[in-house]
Amino acid sequence: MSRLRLGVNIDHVATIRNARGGRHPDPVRAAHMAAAAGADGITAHLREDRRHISDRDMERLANEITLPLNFEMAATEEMVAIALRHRPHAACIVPERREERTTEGGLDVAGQLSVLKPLVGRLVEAGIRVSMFIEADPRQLDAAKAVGAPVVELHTGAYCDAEGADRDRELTRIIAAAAHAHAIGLECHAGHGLSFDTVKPVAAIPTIMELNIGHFLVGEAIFIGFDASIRHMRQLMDEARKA
Ligand SMILES: CC(=O)[C@@H](O)[C@H](O)COP(=O)(O)O
Ligand SMILES: NCC(=O)COP(=O)(O)O
Repeated sequence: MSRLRLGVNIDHVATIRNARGGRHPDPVRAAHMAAAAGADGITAHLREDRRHISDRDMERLANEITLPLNFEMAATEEMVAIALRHRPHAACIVPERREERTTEGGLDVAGQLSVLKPLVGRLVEAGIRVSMFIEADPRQLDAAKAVGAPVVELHTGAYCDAEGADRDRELTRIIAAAAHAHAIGLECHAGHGLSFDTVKPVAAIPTIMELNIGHFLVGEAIFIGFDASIRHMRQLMDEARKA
């Protein structure tokens, strides 16, 4: 089975920094530490409201890190211009609402094909690997294919937030969606809310190629350190893949 990549999202290192408006902790330093701990990529979400990652953070990440950079962005002209300026390895198109505490759901690609198709085309033409951050829904998968995105990232928040039979139901949806993505020629990733307790069933899905994980890793770093947090997540992912 292919190696499952770990993208470490460093948004919430910036959240802690922004709490005092200073320069510590530095998200770019965290990215370098993640690389040393075995991360396969760095993910950062430049939100419209800049609540965590700043424009300067994104510029430094694009220029200073050696790992592939996955730039999470809303489908806006502002973010397309920034992506085209920095030319990250990848861009993940995510929904944004100012009043949301976190990314609450997947992007409604099916409902905005005519807007997203040219936007995706511009990023793909610039050599950026575009993914669509969507719910585990075949309709959204087909729409991602229709707009020309080669990759989808399945939102795992509902799975992580659920318990018991509800969590099992959400996992079944993710498994089916990952199979459908593969069947229609999309590379499948997953992320949002994943933790030590929830990662293994998702990591065990053979057609998922990459997990993007951040909030839990940064939070757990308070207790065991960032390096140990990432290495343990990597170990759990590898165990799941070998099972
Ligand atoms: C798109 C996604 O799931 C993550 O990047 C998430 O957006 C983390 O950032 P927030 O906690 O600001 O939503
Ligand atoms: N796209 C998901 C991501 O980058 C990390 O989400 P989270 O682990 O911070 O919830």
